[in-house]
Amino acid sequence: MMTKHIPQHILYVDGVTKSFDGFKALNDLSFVVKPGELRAIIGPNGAGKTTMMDVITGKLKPDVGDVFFRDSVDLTKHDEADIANMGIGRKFQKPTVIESLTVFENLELALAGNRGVFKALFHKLSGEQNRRIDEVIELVGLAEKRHELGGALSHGQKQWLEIGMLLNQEPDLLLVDEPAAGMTDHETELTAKLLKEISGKRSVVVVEHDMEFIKALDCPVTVLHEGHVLAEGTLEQVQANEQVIEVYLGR
Ligand SMILES: Nc1ncnc2c1ncn2[C@@H]1O[C@H](COP(=O)(O)OP(=O)(O)OP(=O)(O)O)[C@@H](O)[C@H]1O
Repeated sequence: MMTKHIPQHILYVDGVTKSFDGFKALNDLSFVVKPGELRAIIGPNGAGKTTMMDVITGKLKPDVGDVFFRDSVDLTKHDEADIANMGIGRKFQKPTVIESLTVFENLELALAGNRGVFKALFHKLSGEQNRRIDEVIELVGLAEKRHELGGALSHGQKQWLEIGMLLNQEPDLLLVDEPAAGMTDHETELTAKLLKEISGKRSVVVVEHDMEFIKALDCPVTVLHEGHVLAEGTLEQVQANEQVIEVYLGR
């Protein structure tokens, strides 16, 4: 059996700058994510978090700097579709679950990738594909909802289904944008548990504002400010950092 080469870094961002009309949304941004790592990215409004995700996923090209995936793939040379196919999944804040399809059908569709809705729903799944969907349904805690329509799910359940849809594509790196926004405390807690569970086999980078949620993730935190890494460490360490306090509380 062929063993998959384990890279040193899943993501390697080095000296990335991205300007909009002379304003540097990213300013010499550097950070790395290791295989299996769970990482939280925080930062005040306008710190560059969305721009950073856009650069990683190929939506934007950096003006300067390197972005490598699995050590050797230069992401700045690829477009969004290529990058998604290579194994970088991005979960946007707003869920895009199809409300008129069941939980199972949504996952079936995601498994089909770009084969098209019609083909996906009328194509008979192989035993292997069925097993994969069952595994994902179980993992995201929707086993009892498998035949319910997407539209009947709570906000939190929709977010979990969407994470499941991304997992179907077996990404090596999952980027998750503010998953806890709009969730109840209980849903927030379950989401932290889910993200902890799915990292390890893959790397997960979470952009979030909710400190309770970050605390529950219990993982290394990177603080962005003005397009640059201001601090990195445990949540306790960055919360005790003078510069971080200044940026969050003003002087
Ligand atoms: N397409 C664009 N054109 C001009 N300015 C932009 C563009 N995209 C982002 N910016 C600016 O770049 C800065 C960083 O924006 P970005 O959205 O990356 O921050 P953020 O950390 O995601 O903020 P938030 O927490 O509010 O989502 C902001 O000042 C924003 O106004």
